[in-house]
This record gives sequence, structure tokens and C-alpha cells, in this order.
Amino acid sequence: MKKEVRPSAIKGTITAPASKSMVQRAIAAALLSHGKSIITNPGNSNDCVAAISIARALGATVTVLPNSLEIIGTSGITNNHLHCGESGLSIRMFTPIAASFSEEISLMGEGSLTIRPMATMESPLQQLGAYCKTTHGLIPIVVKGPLHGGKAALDGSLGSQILTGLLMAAPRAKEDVTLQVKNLQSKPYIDLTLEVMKAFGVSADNYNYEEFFIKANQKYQPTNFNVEGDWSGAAFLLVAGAIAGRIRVENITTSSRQADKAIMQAIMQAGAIVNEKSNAIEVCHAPLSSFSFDATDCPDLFPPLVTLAAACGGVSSIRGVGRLEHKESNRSLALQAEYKKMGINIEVDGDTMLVTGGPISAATIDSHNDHRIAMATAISGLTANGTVFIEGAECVAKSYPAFFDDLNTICKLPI
Ligand SMILES: O=C(O)C1=C[C@@H](OP(=O)(O)O)[C@@H](O)[C@H](O)C1
Ligand SMILES: C=C(OP(=O)(O)O)C(=O)O
Repeated sequence: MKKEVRPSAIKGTITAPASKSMVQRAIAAALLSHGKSIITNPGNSNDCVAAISIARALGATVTVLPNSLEIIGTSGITNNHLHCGESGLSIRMFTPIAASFSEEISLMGEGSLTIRPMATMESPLQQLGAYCKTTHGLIPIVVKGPLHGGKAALDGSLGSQILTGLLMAAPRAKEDVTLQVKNLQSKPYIDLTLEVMKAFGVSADNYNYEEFFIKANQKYQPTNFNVEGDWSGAAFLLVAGAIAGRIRVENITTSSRQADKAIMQAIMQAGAIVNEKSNAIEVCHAPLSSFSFDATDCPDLFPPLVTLAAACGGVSSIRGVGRLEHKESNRSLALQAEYKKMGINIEVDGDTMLVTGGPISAATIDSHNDHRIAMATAISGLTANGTVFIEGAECVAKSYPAFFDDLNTICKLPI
């Protein structure tokens, strides 16, 4: 699907979509609980839909209601083949969870997930007594539990998602679990995991993100859980306000544990006017100058940060490029290629991306089937000298299906 974005000032209010990070965790926790959980504001992202299908296969009864999910926890597996769509979190979180059941289960996916690395999942699960085999480091993955427990060491340098899965599965092990983690990246996502686990009545002790201790025989408790608005999707809207007018984004708060609330620091450093309200953020355009930001622990912010940097005077620097290779696209290369078409020079120096702000040229963009590339370039289109076309725009459904509809409601032509 091709979408077009015409140069436009923006003005208006948008409710942030549901956090797909949070809803996938909540679905997993509800699956593992004995009884009925209600999850409100689940959204309808593709990643949420994938998690629902996995929970059903693992034996949960999931009823999709207008703005909630009713989930009755598992009473036994109904399908040994789990389809994870394109969700990196779902496959990495549900692999350890599947390995806590005693039947053989396979996990697969599609699109970008077919080339994302899975190898580091094998060793920690084997150390905990389960069987886990990837296909030469990729999907499909086959697991067979149960999880016995004990000690497992893992490398967190590629990201936090496997640790999230191990933490969520560990309370189901027969014995206590100790997880020793080296070089953990994306730490705030682990805070989110621990928060959701706590809401469902289980806990893990965190020793400086290097060691986690999870007591055996803890039971997930059914819960009524509200999913927060998504800071990752909201980041694009807030940047739109900073570069092209004014916006109010509702259903987000800075008290959240979501990593991507850090977008606020970059927007303020660039010079936009920011007002924090209760449960909403307002951003208004002002002359913008270059900023410097470390996105190592919030890698999903790179695309909206590049959108912001492209609209700032001077050269902005964003650290953490190494975290971008294995997302839905190789995001560093995709950002360089697509922003070049719009006249913006991006250079990479080691782990740092240097973005030289300047006028945005009309262009036809390839989304690389990456929702964050589609959304970042669409927002840049607001300040272009002509229409920006986004090819493959349907990929926004992975996290924010209503993105283009929402954008339309706030465009007030001409800029
Ligand atoms: O746990 C999560 O919800 C996520 C963790 C991050 O991945 P890494 O931990 O691999 O960096 C992030 O990029 C991804 O979009 C969602
Ligand atoms: C990388 C992402 O998600 P996941 O890893 O869960 O597919 C993302 O949403 O940008």
C-alpha cells in the first residue's frame, strides 16, 4: 500500500495507541494465571494479535471485546505450533514460556522475523534443563520442557527480549532460578517486564541487571490490567508537533517505565516547547537546533530521533547504532538510504549516527517493511517541499494500525 503525505502544519489531539510491549507481556502473564484476567486498552496491533494466537495455542481462552481482552489461563496446550507473526518480542518471550510446558512445541514466524537472530536462546534454556533448538540460529525453534531451574548465564548484548522470556517463564520452574546476564542492553524493558510480573503476583529480585533470582513455586494470579499508551508510537506524534505545529498526545505519562519516554529529553534539548499535563503531553514548534542523545537503551527511538534531527539546524548525534542491525530492517542502513532520498545526509561514525539537518525534498520512500521507518519518513513529509510517498505503508499495523488515519486528522494544509 502506498500512502502520501503532503506538506502540512499540524494541530490537534491524538490518543496514543496501546503499548504493544506491555500488552504482549500482559497476555503472557494472563495465559499463565489460573482464572480470568481482564486486559483493558489492548489495541489491535499485529504484534498483539500474534500474542493472542500464541496464548490460544498454549491453551488460554481469549475473548476479544470492544476495548478489552478476557483471558482465562491455560488448562493445557491445544496446538503445538506457535505463529509469532513478525514479533521479535513474542517469539523471544514465548520460547522460554513454551519450554515450561512438557510437550514439544515449535515456534515460527514470517517476514522480517525469518532473518532475526535466535541462537542465544538455546544455551540458557538448556542450562535450565529444557530442550531448545533453533534452525541454524534462526526460526523455526523447537522446545520441550519442563524447566527444572538452577543457574543460567546469558549474553544481553543483542537485546533484552530473551531475558524477558526467561524471567516470565522462571516462576514455573521446579526449582529456584538464577539468571546471570552480561552486557544487558535495553534495560528499561526489563523494568517493564518486572512491573507486569508484579501486577500478576510473581516477583524476581534484580541485582543491578547482572543477576536475577526467581523463587520456585510462585503462581501467576489472574488480574485486571490496564495497558498504557505507547511512548514508542507517541514519539512520532510528539516529534511532529516539534517540527510542524502543535500537538497534544493523550494517554501517556512520564511516570511510565517505558524506555521511549526518553524522547522528551531530545525534544526539549532541540528547543521545542513541551508542556506536561496529567496523562497527556503537549509539544509546540519553536526554532530547533541540534541535539546529542544516547539511544542505546531505547533503540526504537532512533527513527523518530532522526526525523527530529533532520529538522534541526546543525549536526545532531545519536549513540547506539549497534542496536539497530537486527530489528524489522537494518534500521541504520534503511534510515541512511531513505533520508538520502529526502536530501538529508546521515553518517555513521562507530556507534554514533550523525544527522545533518536541512530542507526535506519530496521523494518516494521504501518502508523496508519496517513500521518505524514508514512513520519516521511520513512525519518528515510534513515539512517537505512536495509530496512524500511511502511505499509498503501497511507495515505500520505492526505497532500502530491507525497511524495514517490519526495523522490525517491533525494535518492542516498548507504549512
Ligand atoms: O521488550 C520489548 O518490548 C522490546 C524490547 C526492545 O528490543 P531489544 O531488547 O532487543 O532491544 C525493543 O527494540 C522492541 O521493540 C520491544
Ligand atoms: C523491534 C521492534 O519490535 P520486535 O523486536 O518486538 O519485533 C519494534 O517494535 O521496533
